[in-house]
Amino acid sequence: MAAETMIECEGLTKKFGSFTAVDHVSFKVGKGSIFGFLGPNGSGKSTVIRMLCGLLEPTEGRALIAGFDVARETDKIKSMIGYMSQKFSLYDELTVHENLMFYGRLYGLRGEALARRRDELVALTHIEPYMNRRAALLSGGWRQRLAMACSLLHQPTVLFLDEPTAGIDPVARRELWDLLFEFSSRGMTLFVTTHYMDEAERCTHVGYIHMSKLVVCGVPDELKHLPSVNPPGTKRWDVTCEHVTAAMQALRHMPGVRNTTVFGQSMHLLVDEQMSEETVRAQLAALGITKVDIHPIGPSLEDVFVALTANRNDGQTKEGKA
Ligand SMILES: Nc1ncnc2c1ncn2[C@@H]1O[C@H](COP(=O)(O)OP(=O)(O)OP(=O)(O)O)[C@@H](O)[C@H]1O
Repeated sequence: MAAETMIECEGLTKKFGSFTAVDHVSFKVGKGSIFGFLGPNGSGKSTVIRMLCGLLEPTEGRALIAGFDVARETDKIKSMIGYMSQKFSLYDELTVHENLMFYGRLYGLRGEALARRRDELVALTHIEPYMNRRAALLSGGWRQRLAMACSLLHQPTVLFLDEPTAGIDPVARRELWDLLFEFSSRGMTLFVTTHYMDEAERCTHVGYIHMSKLVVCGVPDELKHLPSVNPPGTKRWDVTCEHVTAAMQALRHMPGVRNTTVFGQSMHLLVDEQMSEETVRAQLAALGITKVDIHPIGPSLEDVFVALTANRNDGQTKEGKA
């Protein structure tokens, strides 16, 4: 049975003057999902979140949380959602404990109820050892945990996190994600923006927005099997070699090479099925690159986003020409 829909957008649009920051975006997120929302800088992610949280009025379309219209039933959704923005306002001069108590009171908690909720969140986020530390002195990862705890004080069932792992180290990132999985296992619905593809791969559902428009939305594994991502008569290789950028420049215009994308020390090539590894090796050898490792791969989510964005742009170009 499909999960109950917790977040829904229908033709959600935001214009700032003549500029359209979010253009007819529609998607649904089920209860307990971890929905990863990706897109380049300025593509409209935060604007979507701010509309979903009732902080910004849509110009057109609508957004619903648990069936309530966020623009018209703001009071109903307030208690249901938590929002951790990119710059969540922790009070640097206050300790972890004082920040929790401050936010708890702000949400109307008092006495026993406040103490109980604080203890639950301390246990959930494992922040106990830092309770008396001033927020200013916390590392990035612990700061984000405190911000998460503060945004959960009123027991929301939907949590919006705008780049919660930006600027924190890989270990802290992984630990924060473990925490998000714990939240989701308790039935919480999470809506997370990120620029990290490895984080996207861990989400139950992902959406990709490019230039204000939603390019694709779905379950990562299903998206990787889309025919438009795996055109008939093609295969995908991971090619690892030295001077990968120069190598890519040399390969991208070779007949049979349809697409090239650099991934750190390697590149992903989408090539014609009949292309041989030897042709690639010969091309690279001509550049003096002889240590080359080639192996077949399936598409990553980044490949999916690259392919679908390119298809959309091609479509627009063709439409423009017609
Ligand atoms: N209040 C505003 N007034 C005018 N333009 C705005 C406003 N808020 C956002 N924008 C513009 O809308 C576009 C989308 O911004 P948004 O912050 O939603 O992008 P984003 O995808 O979250 O980017 P990032 O990944 O950098 O956080 C940007 O071009 C931004 O400059």
